[in-house]
Amino acid sequence: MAEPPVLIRQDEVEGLLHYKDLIPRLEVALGKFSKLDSAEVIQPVRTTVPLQKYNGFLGLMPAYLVHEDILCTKLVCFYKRESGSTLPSTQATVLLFDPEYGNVKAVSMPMIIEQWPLDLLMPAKSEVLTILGAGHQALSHYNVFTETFSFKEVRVWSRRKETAERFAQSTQGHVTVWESVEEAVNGADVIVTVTGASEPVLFGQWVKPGAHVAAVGACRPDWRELDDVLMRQAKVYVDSREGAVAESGDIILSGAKVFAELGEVLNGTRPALREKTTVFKSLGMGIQDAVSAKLVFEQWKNKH
Ligand SMILES: NC(=O)C1=CN([C@@H]2O[C@H](COP(=O)(O)OP(=O)(O)OC[C@H]3O[C@@H](n4cnc5c(N)ncnc54)[C@H](OP(=O)(O)O)[C@@H]3O)[C@@H](O)[C@H]2O)C=CC1
Ligand SMILES: O=C([O-])C1=[NH+]CCC1
Repeated sequence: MAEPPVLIRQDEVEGLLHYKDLIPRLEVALGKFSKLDSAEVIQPVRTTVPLQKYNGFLGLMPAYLVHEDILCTKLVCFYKRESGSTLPSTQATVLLFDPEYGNVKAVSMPMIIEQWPLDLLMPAKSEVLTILGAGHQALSHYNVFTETFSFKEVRVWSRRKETAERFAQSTQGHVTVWESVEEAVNGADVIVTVTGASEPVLFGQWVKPGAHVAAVGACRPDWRELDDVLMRQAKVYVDSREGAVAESGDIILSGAKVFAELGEVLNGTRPALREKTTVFKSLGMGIQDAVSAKLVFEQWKNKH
C-alpha cells in the first residue's frame, strides 16, 4: 500500500530549497523541453478556469519530466486585487506524484519560485536595476538579482507609493523609491515588471537601448505590462512559445514575434543577443514546480 502523502508547509519549503540548487536542474529540463520534437519533458499549456465573480482564475499546470521521472501538478489561484487590498493575489498548491502508481507522494504550498538563468540576456555591464511592482514577486526577484549580481543602484516603483516604501524598508540593501515609471527606468540596465497591471505600464521610448526587461506579470491574453513599441523593438524570449501565443497579452496584442525560448538558448539552438534590447516574457512553467517539488521532497526525506 502506498504511503499517505506528506504535507510540506511553505515555511518548511523555504528552508529546504535554495534557488541556487534549483537553477542547474531547471536549465537541463528547459533545454530538453525546447528541443525539437522533445518527448523528454511534457508540459501542456496551462488550463485556466475563470473565477469571474472573484476577478481571478484557477490554473492547472501539469508536467512530466521523463528523464528524471518526475510527475507533478501545480494548482494556482490568481486574483486581480484592488489597490490597497491585503488579500494575496497568488496562492499555489503543488502535488508530486509517484509516476508508476499514480499516488500523491507530497503536497506542498510552496513559495512560487520564478527564478530563471537571466544573466544570459542581461547586458554584460548591468549597474542599475529597476523593479516595477513591489509585491511578493518583486521581493523574490530582488533577492535573487541582488544576491547574484552587483548592481550599483536598485530602484522600485509601485502603483501606490506606500507599497514601494514598504518594499524598500523590507529589503536588505538600499532601494530608492520612485513615483514615476518613466523616471524609475531612465538609464536602467535591467527592468523587472512584476505588477498586476492589465494595461501597459512600461513604454519602449523610456527603455535604454540594450537593456533587459524581465516581464513577469500579465498572464492572460488580454492583459499587458509592456507597450507595442517595446515589444516590437526588442528581441523577445519566452519560457514556452505555445504558452506565450496562447496566454500572453503582451505578445498576442502587440503582434510581436517570439525570437526564442529560453530553453533554446540553453540547449544552444538559438543565441542570447544580450547586446540588443531583450524582453523575457515569463508566464510560469509546470516544469519549474516539478523540479522544485522533487528537490524539496528529497531534502524533506533526508531530514525525517
Ligand atoms: N510569470 C510567472 O511565472 C508568475 C507571474 N506572476 C505574476 O506576477 C505579478 C505579481 O504577482 P505578486 O507579486 O504575487 O502580486 P502582489 O499582489 O504581491 O503585488 C502586485 C504589485 O503590482 C501592483 N499592481 C497591482 N495592480 C496593478 C495595476 N492594475 N497597475 C499597476 N500596478 C498594479 C501592486 O501595486 P500596489 O500594491 O501599490 O497597488 C503591487 O506592487 C502578477 O501579475 C502575477 O500574475 C506570479 C507568479 C508567477
Ligand atoms: O506560474 C504561476 O504560478 C503563475 N503564473 C502567472 C500567475 C501564476
